Amino acid sequence: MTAPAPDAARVAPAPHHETDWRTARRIARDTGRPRPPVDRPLRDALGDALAAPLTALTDLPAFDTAAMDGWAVAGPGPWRRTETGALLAGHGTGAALADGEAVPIATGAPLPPGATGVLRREHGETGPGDAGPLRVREPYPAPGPGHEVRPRGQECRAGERLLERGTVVGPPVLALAAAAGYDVLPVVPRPRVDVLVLGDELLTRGLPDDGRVRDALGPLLPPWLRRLGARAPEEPRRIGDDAEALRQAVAHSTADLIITTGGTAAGPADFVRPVLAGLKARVLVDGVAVRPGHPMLLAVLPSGRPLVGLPGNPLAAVSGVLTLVEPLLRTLTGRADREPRSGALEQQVPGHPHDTRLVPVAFRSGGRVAPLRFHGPAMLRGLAEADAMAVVPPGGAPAGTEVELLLTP
Ligand SMILES: Nc1nc2c(c(=O)[nH]1)N[C@H]1C(S)=C(S)[C@@H](COP(=O)(O)OP(=O)(O)OC[C@H]3O[C@@H](n4cnc5c(N)ncnc54)[C@H](O)[C@@H]3O)O[C@H]1N2
Ligand code: MOO
Repeated sequence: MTAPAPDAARVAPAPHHETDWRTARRIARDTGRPRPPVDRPLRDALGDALAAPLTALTDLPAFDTAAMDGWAVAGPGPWRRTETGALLAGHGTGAALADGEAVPIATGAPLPPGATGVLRREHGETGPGDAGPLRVREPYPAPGPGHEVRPRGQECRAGERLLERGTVVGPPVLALAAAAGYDVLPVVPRPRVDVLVLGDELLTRGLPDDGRVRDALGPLLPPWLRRLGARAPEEPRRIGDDAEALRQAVAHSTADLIITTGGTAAGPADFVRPVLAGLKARVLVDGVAVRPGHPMLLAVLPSGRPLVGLPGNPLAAVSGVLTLVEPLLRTLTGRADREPRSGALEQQVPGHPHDTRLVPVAFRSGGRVAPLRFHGPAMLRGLAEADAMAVVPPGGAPAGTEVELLLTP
C-alpha cells in the first residue's frame, strides 16, 4: 500500500473517534487497579503511596519533655539543687523532685516526676562559685507551670490519624512515621511499566543523519514515569517498525502497564491499532480532542493489562503522558489526587476550534504563567524550559485567564 498524498492526508477524516480531553482523563483514572498492599521497611518505602491511613502508634511527645537545656524545677524559686546528676535525653526519667528542688536537665530529657517547669540555663544563676541556690536571673520571668515543657501528646495522641491513604512517602513522611513508632509501612507496590519505542528512524547516539533522528522519548519517559511512582526500565525496548515484534512484545509483557511510542497515526508503518485489534484489545480511548497528541489511545488487553499508545511526535507524546498515563498511574500507584493547580496567562493564547490545547508555560511572579515559544508537536525547546503545561480550552484564552496547569518534571 502506498502512503496517501500529503493533500489527501490533510483533508482525510481521522481514523479514530476522538474522546473529549477531560473525559479521556477520567476514563484513564478509572482504568486498572492497584496491586494488593504490602508492608515495607521504612527505608524501602520512599516514593510509594500509603495503602492505609497513618495513625500514631504512640502519643507524641511520648512523655513530658524539657524543651530547653537548663533546670527542671518544682514550684516557685529559689530552688535547692539536688545531689543527683544532670538528666540527659535517652537516660530514663530522673528521681522525683520535691517542692523547691531543681535538677539540671537537657533538651529532650523526660521531665522528672514533681517538676512543674524548666528554667533555661541562660535565665538562671547559682550565686558566687556556683555554690548558692538557683534563682531566676533578672529580668527573666519565673518559670510557671509547664514553662519550656513539651507536654506528652502535644502533637498527637496514640490512634490519631496523621496522614491519609494515598499520601506519597517522601522524606518527611518517613520521619513522621519513624517518630510515630513505625518500622514498616503498608504501601501500594509500584506498578511496573514496559516502554516500547517504535520507529526505524530512531538513533540512540550521535547526530541526525540520512533521514534518521535521535530518539527523544527513550531518555524522557523512564525518569518521568518514575516520578509518577512507577518502576520503569533504564532503557526502553526498541521495536523498530516491525508489527510482529510489537505484537510479540505486547502479548508477552508481564508489566502492569505497557506504553508504546509512535505508530499511532495513519501512515503505512502505523500499526499500533492493527496490532491491538489482532490481540483483541478493548480500546477505551481512540484518539483525544487535544492538541498536540490527538492520535493517542488507551486500550485494555484481554489479560486486563492497560496499554497507552503515545504519538511519536515528542510534545504529542508528552500530551499523552499528561492526559492518559498520569491519571492511569495515579490509580495503579494508589496515589491520592492532587489539588488542581492554576495560573493566570500573561498573554493571550490562541485556541483550536474544537480541541483542548496543552501549551508549555513558565511560572512568573504573582501567580502568572508565560506561554513559551517552540510548542509545535515535534518540538522540545518549549517543554525543556517549562514548569507546566497550561490547559487552554477550545477557542483559546485571553490574557489574564486563569488556566489549569499540569506540572512537568
Ligand atoms: N494522515 C495523518 N497523518 C498524521 C496524523 C493524522 O491524523 N493523519 N496525525 C499527525 C499527528 S497529530 C501526529 S502527533 C503524528 C503521530 O504519529 P505517530 O504516532 O504515528 O508517530 P510516527 O509516525 O511514528 O512519528 C511521528 C514523528 O515523530 C517522530 N518520532 C517518533 N518517535 C520518536 C522518538 N522516540 N523520538 C523522537 N522523535 C520521534 C518521527 O520521526 C516522526 O517525525 O502523526 C501525524 N500524522
Ligand atoms: O499530536 Mo500531533 O500534531 O497533534 O503532534
